[in-house]
Amino acid sequence: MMANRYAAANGPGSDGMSELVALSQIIQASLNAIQQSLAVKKMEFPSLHTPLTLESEAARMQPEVEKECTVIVAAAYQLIASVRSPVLSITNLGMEYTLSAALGVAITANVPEALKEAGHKGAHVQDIARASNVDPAKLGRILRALATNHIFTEVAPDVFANNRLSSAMDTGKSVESILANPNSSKHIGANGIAACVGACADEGIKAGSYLQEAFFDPKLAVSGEPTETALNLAFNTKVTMWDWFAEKGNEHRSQRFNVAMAGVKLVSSPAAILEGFDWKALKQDAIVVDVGGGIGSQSLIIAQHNEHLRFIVQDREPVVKDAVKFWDERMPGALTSKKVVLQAHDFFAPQPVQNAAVFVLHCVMHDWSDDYCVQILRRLRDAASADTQLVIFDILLSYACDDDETLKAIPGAERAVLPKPLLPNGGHAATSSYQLDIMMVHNMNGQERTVLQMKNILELAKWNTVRVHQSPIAKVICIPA
Ligand SMILES: C[S@@+](CC[C@H](N)C(=O)[O-])C[C@H]1O[C@@H](n2cnc3c(N)ncnc32)[C@H](O)[C@@H]1O
Repeated sequence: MMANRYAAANGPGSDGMSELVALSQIIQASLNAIQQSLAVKKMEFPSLHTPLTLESEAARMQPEVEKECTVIVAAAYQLIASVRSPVLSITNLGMEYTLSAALGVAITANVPEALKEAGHKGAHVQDIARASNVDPAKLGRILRALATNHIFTEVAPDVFANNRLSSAMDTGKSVESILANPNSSKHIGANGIAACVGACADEGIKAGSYLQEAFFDPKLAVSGEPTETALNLAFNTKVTMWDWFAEKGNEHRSQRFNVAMAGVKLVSSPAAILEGFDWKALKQDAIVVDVGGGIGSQSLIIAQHNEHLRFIVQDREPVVKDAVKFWDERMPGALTSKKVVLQAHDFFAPQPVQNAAVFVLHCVMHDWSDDYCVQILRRLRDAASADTQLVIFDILLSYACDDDETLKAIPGAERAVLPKPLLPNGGHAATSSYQLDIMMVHNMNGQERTVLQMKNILELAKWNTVRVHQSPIAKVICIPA
């Protein structure tokens, strides 16, 4: 077995105090680097107390600043884990679901929108509660728990205002317009952040709470079937999450999920999707097929920066219907000119597009267990010409220790390792990738994969992995074997 340098340097016997000092020095060095970089660029780092706008995130989105912020988050969390009582840390984590539940209430009660209207002075919880007809005393406790975690600010007793984190959940709509349209999801037309958090705080925690039952059920424990999951137990359903979304009564969840997929891309620079693959090098009118493309939120960004390309966005029938409004609003005329075609297609059926320059699978592989992924990939392989490329966008997981040496053989696969004593995979700074991995198993028996796990399923479907581009949502570029 490969020697683990990380474990050797940080194992039993390493000195706790010197680690605390090392962590604080790492934080200081990263802060200095950010300060210097922003001073040169004459940019200001956004304050936690100012509402979020994408423009005001410009400083944090500078690649060198983003990198240092990752280091600070990893080090600060490791510092907390080191200094706080282990009993307190572990019990706090056990209760973390309460924050998720509280976020769900705040979103459903339209609090971020009500507080946007109240401005920086905030509003009394009696008035906030009136906007959604909930109990003010209970709502106050929800908001205080969140404010204690830097989501909302309690500016005076029982008076709350938005801060940067809470304003991220503002759909941009007025409370009046939301209340006037009770049958339409408030997430439609919004940036998707509230939709994403709302889905986690609803079907996410409900399914997650059945993970133990699924792990110890003799049949479900070893199943890769998307109908034998914790979500199936939680909602007492026998169908996949996708078919469950399509059931009557779940329209709001389905619409929210589709919008949430657009919100996911906002976790890093919007241009990140364009990096690591040369879209400009594709020929005039080359066809990009976005398979399982949702409403097409990822294709939209590629299309906006590459006028020479044509797009076919494929998904299930109900999603394609939702996609029409999305494209008409964001790129008027694209559907009528056929620059963008929306197509209902089941990716387990033969692929109808035989002249694709690129097949895109964005956050699709992670929904499925290996056997199902291989079926999807084989359909694309059967329709591919010798020149067709496949670009898989997905999270690529790393071990929480040193990487496997074999990764060196795949161009781009090696990750940037953080300085010791930080965890090589980024620790808390990377935690959402590992949280999503758990979410995939409880919702669909899917999984986030390591580079080698991804390469293996690609090989089974006769695709060669040419190179990898590491970023929060990584790209795996493949050609037919
Ligand atoms: C996680 S979402 C990703 C959506 C989109 N690629 C994105 O990143 O925004 C997975 C998508 O797969 C679609 N899907 C699920 N089963 C499908 C099937 N059998 N055929 C086609 N699409 C399917 C879902 O409707 C959903 O839009």
